[in-house]
Amino acid sequence: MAPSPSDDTSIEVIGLNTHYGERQILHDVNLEVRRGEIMVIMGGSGSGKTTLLNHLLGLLSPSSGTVRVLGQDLAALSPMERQQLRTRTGVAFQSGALFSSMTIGDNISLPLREHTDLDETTIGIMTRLKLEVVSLAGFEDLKPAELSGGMIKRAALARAIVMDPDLLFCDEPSAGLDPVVASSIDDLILRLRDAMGMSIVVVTHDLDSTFKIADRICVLDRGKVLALDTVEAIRASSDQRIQNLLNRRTEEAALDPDAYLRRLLGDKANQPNGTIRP
Ligand SMILES: Nc1ncnc2c1ncn2[C@@H]1O[C@H](COP(=O)(O)OP(=O)(O)OP(=O)(O)O)[C@@H](O)[C@H]1O
Repeated sequence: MAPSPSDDTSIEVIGLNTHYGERQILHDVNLEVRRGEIMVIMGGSGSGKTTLLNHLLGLLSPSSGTVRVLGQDLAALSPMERQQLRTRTGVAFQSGALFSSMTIGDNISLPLREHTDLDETTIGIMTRLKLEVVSLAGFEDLKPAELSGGMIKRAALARAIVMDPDLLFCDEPSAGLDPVVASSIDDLILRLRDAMGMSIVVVTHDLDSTFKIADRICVLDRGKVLALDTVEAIRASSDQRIQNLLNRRTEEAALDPDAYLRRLLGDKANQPNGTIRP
């Protein structure tokens, strides 16, 4: 039987170092994610957020150090144990990573079909329940191409939680969304944590989102953990590098409003009619 997570800890990263070729990317990263908390990993472009996330997902092996997820050392897992651990974690990828040829309902029920022996009626009920949780009830027969960016993110979240995971990873959940839709995704993440009690790790560039949802923030800078603390403590930090990161938004807006708008709206800013669907 898989060991249960050590009392209050969902993730433990100890002395993690990693390289791409000769180049060291993460330097002695230490991180603990407590049960039921929302940990936001933030940092500038190229600071190592995705690399750290890939380690937490077991997609990369450390040069040295330990990554424990739900009490299990990822480096020591057999393929079978790795598979079992996957069923206890959910991942909502930045792009949604939904299969375009499948309906939203089939996309969401995929993990249940792959990892359980549940009958079709039960799978249907569980899928519809999760669609309701993310406010997509009634959309199960549509294909991903028929959904807006915000709805794709919701569907990706529904698929990530369909197995009721203990731990949820969200990669840039609000990227490419307008501020109102991004805020509704934040609300959804908060609701998921409150209703389902899962631990959630969010990787994001979005400062508004970070301050809204985080219990604690891990600030990465050039592959090092610059700070790991509560929202209040990070905001009040006297470290110039943290303040630079927090003030980046206003500096960018002042320097180049068009580029800032494009970054906020992603590709939608380039749509010919300029419309943004919710
Ligand atoms: N497959 C790779 N091979 C070599 N170098 C890589 C690879 N992936 C990332 N890097 C480098 O590692 C560093 C950290 O990249 P990473 O993608 O983790 O940063 P990030 O904080 O997620 O950036 P962004 O916010 O721009 O996505 C960067 O300097 C990047 O160029």
